[in-house]
Amino acid sequence: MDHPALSGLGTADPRRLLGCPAPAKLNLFLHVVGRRADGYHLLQTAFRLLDWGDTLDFTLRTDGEIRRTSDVAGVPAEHDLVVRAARLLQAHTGCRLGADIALHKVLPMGGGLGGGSSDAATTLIALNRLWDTGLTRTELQTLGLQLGADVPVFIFGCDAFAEGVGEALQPLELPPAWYVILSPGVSVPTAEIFCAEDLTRNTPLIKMADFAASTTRNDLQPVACNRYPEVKSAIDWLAQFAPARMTGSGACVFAEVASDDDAERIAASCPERWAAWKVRSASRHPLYEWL
Ligand SMILES: C[C@@](CO)(OP(=O)(O)O)[C@H](O)COP(=O)(O)OP(=O)(O)OC[C@H]1O[C@@H](n2ccc(N)nc2=O)[C@H](O)[C@@H]1O
Ligand SMILES: Nc1ncnc2c1ncn2[C@@H]1O[C@H](COP(=O)(O)OP(=O)(O)O)[C@@H](O)[C@H]1O
Repeated sequence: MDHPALSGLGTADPRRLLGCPAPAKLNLFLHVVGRRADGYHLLQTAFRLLDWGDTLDFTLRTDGEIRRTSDVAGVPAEHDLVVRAARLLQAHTGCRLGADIALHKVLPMGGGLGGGSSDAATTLIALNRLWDTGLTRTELQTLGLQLGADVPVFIFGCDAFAEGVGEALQPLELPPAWYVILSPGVSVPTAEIFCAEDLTRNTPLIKMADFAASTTRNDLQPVACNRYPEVKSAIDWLAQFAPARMTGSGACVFAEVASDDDAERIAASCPERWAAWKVRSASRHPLYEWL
């Protein structure tokens, strides 16, 4: 556990868990392979965890209240996946304890980086520990799925090949890598992309062993590019340097690059109207050992 945000963790005060990381993910590819009767789409995707994300602080309350103590622009506390995750764990376990939760948002929202889902997963993992509710990894993954299709992978805790709606997970061994990630400054609603008439929904199934960047794609990308031209411009710009692709339902786009220096140089030359980051992979979730 070498994540810098973990330095304050596990220290003396049993009523507080400070600096709990909620890492981002990339979808290295995303194929839509079908649709369920309830409208949710069946996918095949590769989740890659990143060494970059939000952090959360949890302080125990004995009155059962769940309070978010920080402001998050555009997300009222009652809608926040963090608050919803805490209430879900309370309801599921009958726990009478509560928590003050401070969320320090770093990840762009609606970026396809899974920030809200990761915040929810970290909340489930941390409160399961703070409240001593004793749920297993598998039980927390099942609970997390009620909050969103992307929540289980962060509880699973390592890079994964995913099927179903993203909840059927197998560990994926990937070499360490550097990425440049661009945010084209638009927020793409996931539901809008999945509802689009022009979405390809019948990509043939692949085997996990056959996964390679060159033979896969992101089926959501053409739909997002048609509706949000800035996404296409960002992909075209990044593709000068390395094969570039959208993550999840967008709007962020990424490219794997050869080194820290390449990532630094490319990110630094990004047009001013967009944001760019150089990010390293993280094969394990920093809280993996907590379950
Ligand atoms: C596309 C992906 C790829 O990892 O990531 P993001 O781009 O959101 O990060 C996920 O499948 C998103 O997961 P998540 O963001 O948790 O989505 P949810 O809240 O469960 O669903 C939002 C909406 O998207 C649609 N949806 C989502 C997932 C799925 N497999 N099929 C769907 O049709 C549904 O209309 C749903 O109401
Ligand atoms: N803690 C949270 N962090 C980010 N977004 C949240 C959170 N709670 C609820 N949301 C809502 O979820 C939406 C999707 O957020 P996010 O997970 O960042 O994007 P994506 O699903 O594209 O990866 C946001 O636009 C926001 O309305």
